[in-house]
Amino acid sequence: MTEPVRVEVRTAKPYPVVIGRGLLTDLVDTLAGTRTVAIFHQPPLADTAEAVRAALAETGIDAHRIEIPDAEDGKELAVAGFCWEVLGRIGLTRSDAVVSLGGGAATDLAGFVAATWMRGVRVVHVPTTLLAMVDAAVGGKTGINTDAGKNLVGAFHEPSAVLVDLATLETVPRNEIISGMAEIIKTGFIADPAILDLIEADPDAALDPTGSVLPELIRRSIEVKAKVVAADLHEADLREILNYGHTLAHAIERREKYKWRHGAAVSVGLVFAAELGRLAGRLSDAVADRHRTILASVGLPVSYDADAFSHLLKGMQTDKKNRNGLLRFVVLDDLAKPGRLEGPDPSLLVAAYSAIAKDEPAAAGPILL
Ligand SMILES: NC(=O)c1ccc[n+]([C@@H]2O[C@H](COP(=O)([O-])OP(=O)(O)OC[C@H]3O[C@@H](n4cnc5c(N)ncnc54)[C@H](O)[C@@H]3O)[C@@H](O)[C@H]2O)c1
Ligand SMILES: O=C(O)C(=O)C[C@@H](O)[C@H](O)[C@H](O)COP(=O)(O)O
Ligand SMILES: [Zn+2]
Repeated sequence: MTEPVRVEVRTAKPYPVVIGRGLLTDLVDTLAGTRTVAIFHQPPLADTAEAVRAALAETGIDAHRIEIPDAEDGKELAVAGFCWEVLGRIGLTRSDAVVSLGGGAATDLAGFVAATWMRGVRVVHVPTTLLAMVDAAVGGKTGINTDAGKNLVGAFHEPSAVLVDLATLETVPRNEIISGMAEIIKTGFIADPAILDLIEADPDAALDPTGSVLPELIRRSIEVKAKVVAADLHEADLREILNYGHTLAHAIERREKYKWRHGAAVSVGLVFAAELGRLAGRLSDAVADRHRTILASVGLPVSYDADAFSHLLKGMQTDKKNRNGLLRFVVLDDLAKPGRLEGPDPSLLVAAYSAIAKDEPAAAGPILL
């Protein structure tokens, strides 16, 4: 990939996703002329946030950096409340802007704060994890977790730009790179099987943030997401395909009190969805088995506690894709041929779950915590 690359997200209010290295100048250019900017960042990004704040301040912008709690602890109502309070204190108005700097938890939280402050102010996302680059920062889904479930409170609020600085990946812990790979693999199965070929050719190379494979995987994933959200921003139909594997994944995350990485839960959810497709007689053994093999090849989990099914079933009942009390899953009819499975017979769910169940509770390895 020759950098920088621009992917346009052609929704009603189009915006660019710029993929490159050292994009501080792009951020300064994007925000030129803005009076006040609030930069919400996760703790490991404090130095970067300070550099961004200083660069914006040099151009005359009243720039503030605000640290938010790390990871899913940031996607809490109390944190959103704190952010709204800060925006009030710094006098951020509708002609001003919010910047998110961090992983998907930061883009989701800052996006939600921007969506709700004064009923919507501009937000620019600077995703710094693999998962946030390929998925969370693009498409305008924002939200927080509540006792009722994962992401059940939120808003569609599109960014005015997304700046993907590949250099930030070099400090991301390996388990977070692995977690992001789950969403890339999801994208491979639903829309772009060339992604799967690239990963299978050399899983280690695919995970290397300094190599040439990962930038291509990032670009391909963003291109798919941009096309899907441009066609169906509000998830009336097509956009549901991006939720492949997430029905079970969100129930797992909730059961694990949000201590499992999102990508780890998505990985287990993808294998479950593949088993559903296979047992419903819709997906071939070869494609179903390929899920397990490719996810395991990059170090992602592919099974979950045997005892958890009834708990997870309850969690899945709050999934946003459900209609009229019926569970609805994204399943595959083939590679890049996503469909829906509505109101599956409970025996099918049990059979699919027993195909992913394991007797011992998952060991708390780095991918989970
Ligand atoms: N809105 C969407 O469309 C969408 C899509 C996918 C996922 N999500 C959400 O995204 C969240 C998961 O995002 P995530 O996987 O990025 O997790 P995360 O935001 O929790 O970040 C993971 C960890 O990486 C650290 N980190 C971030 N950037 C770093 C860097 N450059 N160097 C070192 N450490 C760094 C963070 O501080 C955190 O500890 C979930 O809440 C999920 O629901 C949203
Ligand atoms: O962008 C989408 O649409 C997705 O479903 C992408 C998912 O990877 C992401 O985890 C999203 O946050 C899930 O959305 P939700 O509507 O199920 O909360
Ligand atoms: Zn996801």
